[in-house]
Amino acid sequence: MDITAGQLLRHIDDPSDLRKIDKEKLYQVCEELRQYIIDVVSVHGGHFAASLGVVELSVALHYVFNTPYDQLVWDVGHQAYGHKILTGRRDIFHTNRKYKGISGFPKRDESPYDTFGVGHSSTSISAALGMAIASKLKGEHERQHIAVIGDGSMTAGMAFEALNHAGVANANVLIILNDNCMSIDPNVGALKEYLTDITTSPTYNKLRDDVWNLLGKMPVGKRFTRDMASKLEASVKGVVTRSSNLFEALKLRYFGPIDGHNITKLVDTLQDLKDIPGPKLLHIVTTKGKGYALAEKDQTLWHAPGLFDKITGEIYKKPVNAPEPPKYQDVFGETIIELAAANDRVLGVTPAMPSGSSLKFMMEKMPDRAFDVGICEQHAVTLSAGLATQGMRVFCNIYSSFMQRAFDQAVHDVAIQQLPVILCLDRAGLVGEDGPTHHGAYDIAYLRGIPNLIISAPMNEEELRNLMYTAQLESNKLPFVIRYPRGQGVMPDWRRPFKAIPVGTGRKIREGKDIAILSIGHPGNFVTDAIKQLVIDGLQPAHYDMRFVKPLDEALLHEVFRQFEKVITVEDGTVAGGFGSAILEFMARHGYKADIKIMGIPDRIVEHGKPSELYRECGFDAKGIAHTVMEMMKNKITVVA
Ligand SMILES: Cc1ncc(C[n+]2csc(CCOP(=O)(O)OP(=O)(O)O)c2C)c(N)n1
Ligand SMILES: CC(=O)[C@@H](O)[C@H](O)COP(=O)(O)O
Ligand SMILES: [Mg+2]
Repeated sequence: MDITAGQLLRHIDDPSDLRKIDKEKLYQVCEELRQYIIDVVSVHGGHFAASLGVVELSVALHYVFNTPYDQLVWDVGHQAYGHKILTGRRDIFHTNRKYKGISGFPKRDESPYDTFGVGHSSTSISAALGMAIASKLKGEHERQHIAVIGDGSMTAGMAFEALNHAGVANANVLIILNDNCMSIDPNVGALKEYLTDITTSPTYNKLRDDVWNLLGKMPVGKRFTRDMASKLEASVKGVVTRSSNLFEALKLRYFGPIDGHNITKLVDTLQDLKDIPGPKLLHIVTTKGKGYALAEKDQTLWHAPGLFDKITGEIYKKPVNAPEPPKYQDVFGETIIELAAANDRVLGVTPAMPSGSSLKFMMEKMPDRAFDVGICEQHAVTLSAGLATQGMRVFCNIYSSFMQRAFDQAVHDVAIQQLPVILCLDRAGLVGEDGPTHHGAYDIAYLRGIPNLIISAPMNEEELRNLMYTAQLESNKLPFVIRYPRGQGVMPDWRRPFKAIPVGTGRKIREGKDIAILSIGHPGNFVTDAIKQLVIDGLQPAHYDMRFVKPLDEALLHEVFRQFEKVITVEDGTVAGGFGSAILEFMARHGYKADIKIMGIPDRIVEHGKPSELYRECGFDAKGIAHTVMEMMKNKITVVA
């Protein structure tokens, strides 16, 4: 379907075209940009509400600053659709997040306007500050560096670390705090309350507006005006904010809050700030989902709604004829409530993903026992460790790729002290359209080397439930990782009574004689499908669902390597140091020799696309596995491990 951009937008191939437009007409550019985002995302999918909220900001930034020479860094990047459309990607925007299409996030090799690759939050201030310091060292004193960061992303440790440095770095960096009071779910924490205080204080806002108006009327030189402005602002802030200004205390000049949907005000303010050197922060207030009423009303639902009818607002669901398997996240969300009902020491923790992890079910039912701690993966893990010291059985649910942030906490705070924290790593494996920043590719490899850690992966919903049950038993004294993928499992009828799974035991799913296939986690289902085809072709593969990467089921592995000369391992993690590598180490330790092929995510960056497209590309979908078996069966030469 052809989607046409509005009259002005269709001529903006680059920000230099935007800069030729009269300031008075920018509101029309904003309207057209907003409409274009709605038109394309409703048909092609992607993140939605966040980009609508920064339409005016995106236009103003490219209008005022000399991008790409001036460097603009978007935090997370899920809100950068307007930026992409204005910077030469309007006509390919329909390929957003599609296999071989453009990325859903800013990406350096996609455009010179994408100064820094993003996807994970709270990196923008550090990155922009790095650029600003480099410019200073190179003598590029007029060059501007802007980080756009949301209120949710500002809650992370990384953002605070960067603010702490920025305040004393004497570099030319402008931080724009886009405050919409939302993360994916409502934003949480004391910082959020502080920002609300500043934003809603009528006394402060009136005084600030008076100061700006007064300055506008003063017939004095620009620099003098700004000096006056900063002094007046500081005194206003000192008087009327409940506590002294947090950002000013960190030696950043604080401006705002201003209405982030008033394009004229934004342009004027940015123009002014451009001439003020050094580190500064502009606080803008916006509405997530701005301009699409339903999104403004339910901002969490419309964060990334899937395809929808832009007129009626109906979000399309795939038609179901029979009972569907649940999403793994929902099995987690419902199972933790059952466990918590039976064991009052069970608690839940999520760093800012209550909806994504489905911990929100427990937060609603048992608000004292389930916590959203904001985008703070490191804190989430150490908080869980602290709770565990007091005998609590904490399920800390973190997306696999975000868990990368908390590696040290897993080692230092959890494993060394043998605290039985339960780390549920959702979105393990290839997540699909979010792409390489979000693939949970590395968890097995980076966790496997940590002593004392149990690492498991369920092949289906029932195993997820039973692993969760096992992990919270008093008899378990060790930290316990349970990793599972994004999306649906395979068992519509999944609510079965709990059964403990002895730690370090796998199961033989199918007897066989020609070859053994060892799988870990959900890809075991791809193996099952592959075997259906292989049996038709006359082969008899054995299949083992290993369930644990650590400790390995050594008894089962001895059985395998005594019986089979050909072995395949399948995992949805990197082959570099993952489950297959653990099997190779086992072979080496015990002197086994076999033709072995390690299947999983290859040791390179896998881009975005539908999960099925990516599994196919990586070769471990059912077809790929069947093909590998056939190749190994006809090829007697040792296959590369
Ligand atoms: C390290 C990390 N944790 C969690 C996420 C998931 N995530 C993506 S956007 C988002 C909300 C960000 O809120 P904010 O910065 O205020 O942006 P908004 O969506 O409100 O525009 C979260 C939690 C992430 N991308 N990175
Ligand atoms: C930008 C970001 O990090 C999140 O919005 C992420 O895309 C959510 O992923 P899920 O859709 O898997 O919850
Ligand atoms: Mg926000």
